[in-house]
Amino acid sequence: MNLSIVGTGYVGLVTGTCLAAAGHRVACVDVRANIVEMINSGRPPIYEAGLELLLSQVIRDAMLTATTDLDSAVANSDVTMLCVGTPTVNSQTDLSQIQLASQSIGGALRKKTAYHVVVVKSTVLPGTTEDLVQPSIENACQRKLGEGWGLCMNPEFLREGQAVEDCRWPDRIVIGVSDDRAAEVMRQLYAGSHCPLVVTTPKTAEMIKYVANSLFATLISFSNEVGNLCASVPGVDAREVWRGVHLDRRLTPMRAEPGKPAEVVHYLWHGLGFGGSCFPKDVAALRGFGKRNGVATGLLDSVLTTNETQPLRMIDLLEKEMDVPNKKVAVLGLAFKPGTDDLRDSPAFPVIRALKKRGAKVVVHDPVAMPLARRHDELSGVDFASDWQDALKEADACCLVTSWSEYKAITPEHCLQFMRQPVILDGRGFFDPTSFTRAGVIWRGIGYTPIVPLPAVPKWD
Ligand SMILES: NC(=O)c1ccc[n+]([C@@H]2O[C@H](COP(=O)([O-])OP(=O)(O)OC[C@H]3O[C@@H](n4cnc5c(N)ncnc54)[C@H](O)[C@@H]3O)[C@@H](O)[C@H]2O)c1
Ligand SMILES: O=c1ccn([C@@H]2O[C@H](COP(=O)(O)OP(=O)(O)O[C@H]3O[C@H](CO)[C@@H](O)[C@H](O)[C@H]3O)[C@@H](O)[C@H]2O)c(=O)[nH]1
Repeated sequence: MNLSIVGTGYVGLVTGTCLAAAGHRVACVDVRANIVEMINSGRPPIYEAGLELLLSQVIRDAMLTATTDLDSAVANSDVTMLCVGTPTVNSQTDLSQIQLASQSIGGALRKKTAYHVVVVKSTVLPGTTEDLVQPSIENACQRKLGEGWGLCMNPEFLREGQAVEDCRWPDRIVIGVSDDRAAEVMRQLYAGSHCPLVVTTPKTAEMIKYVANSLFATLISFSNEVGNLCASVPGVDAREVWRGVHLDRRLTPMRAEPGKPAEVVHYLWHGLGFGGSCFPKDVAALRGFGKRNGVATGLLDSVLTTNETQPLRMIDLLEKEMDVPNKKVAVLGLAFKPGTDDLRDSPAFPVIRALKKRGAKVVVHDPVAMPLARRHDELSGVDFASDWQDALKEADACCLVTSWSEYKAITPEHCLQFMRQPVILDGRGFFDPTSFTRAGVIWRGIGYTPIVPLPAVPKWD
């Protein structure tokens, strides 16, 4: 099938690349000429694990091209996917990118006679596809929905850092369709997928996306509240508590083969709270939607409040150890999670803001997000380290914010060797508290307060 993708950011580029790898011919459209140029040369403008290799393959095989020419991309395709941004501003979704892009797609459809399906992949509140996208296209193309074109709402569930895998192996595909003809085209598009296809109305598809994100955000805030409770009881490690809870078969389906251990769900761990471009904005948008519809959303309010205060727990831990003014504090990890360079709503920012406000000298490091970080307004006045060793040098404390696997190389010995004061604030339950504490490092974590002094190591000989 020939596809055009409008908006070539995290979702558009990954979706376009994976669909091209699945055998579709894809034209990626963006208003930013610089990223179009990068894509055409096989270089992704974003960091996403596994994307560069797949993109270079589909570019080499001429299955994907990028362009700023939306008209010709729409004219030469059967399906157009709308993947532009939908930021939340003051609990309201800013739909300006959706509106503009819909008008442009409608304008292109005006000159087209062959049947075409427009697919909304961006996350939009219930009603947006039918009340905004549809009339915008109808006005621009001068044809009603069903007169040579169909509409579909097809939410995206990929996670950054695992986006290529999620896109190629989704758990389910949800399509909210305007009519049977559009549904048939979508079935053909996803014919190679081996997962359940949920066919529903556009409004229900829109709601499914917000409910999925809000459910996970709610569970993470709950996990963080539990982590905070565990930390108030020295010796109780929230990681162990969660393992004990997760093994319930309602959360972790047991393996069929007897005798094989269950794989514990690898989600819902406590830490610095959720960040990224989706959970904070989507929960806030659903809460705003509820308020406008006169529906109380007390639970969602609490989810956001817990999330806002969670990064500051790291500062509380630090202040218990030292007077912060003029201390050098290393912040390891800036991306909102490992595997991506995305800095949007990263918990690193409230931590850094609070450190700067208290007069700390902040030095930051991230394995992939440094180029974006250097241009970030909030990071003016901080020092950028070349690697984690450089960040730890002469530091009075180190805040572990993002659980990049390369930070696993940090040992207690490194802390003792490089730091002025070996104080580790672990925001992700990342390091082993026992080995760090035994070696003489002051380890403080969210979700766990070690019993100090530690019990003696048992001797076996
Ligand atoms: N990032 C994620 O992990 C993720 C996952 C699932 C769903 N979503 C949703 O998908 C949507 C896109 O998210 P994103 O993170 O990819 O956004 P993004 O900001 O990374 O990308 C949006 C792109 O659209 C381009 N654009 C804007 N207006 C355009 C126009 N008129 N014509 C052509 N291009 C245009 C921008 O230049 C930008 O490159 C949002 O609604 C988001 O909520 C995001
Ligand atoms: O147990 C957990 C899991 C995640 N997080 C945090 O939650 C945030 C989001 O993580 P994750 O869900 O892995 O990444 P996203 O890329 O934001 O993906 C979410 O948002 C996307 C955009 O809507 C959806 O498509 C995905 O299904 C949804 O998981 C990150 O800050 C994580 O550190 C936790 O604190 N604890």
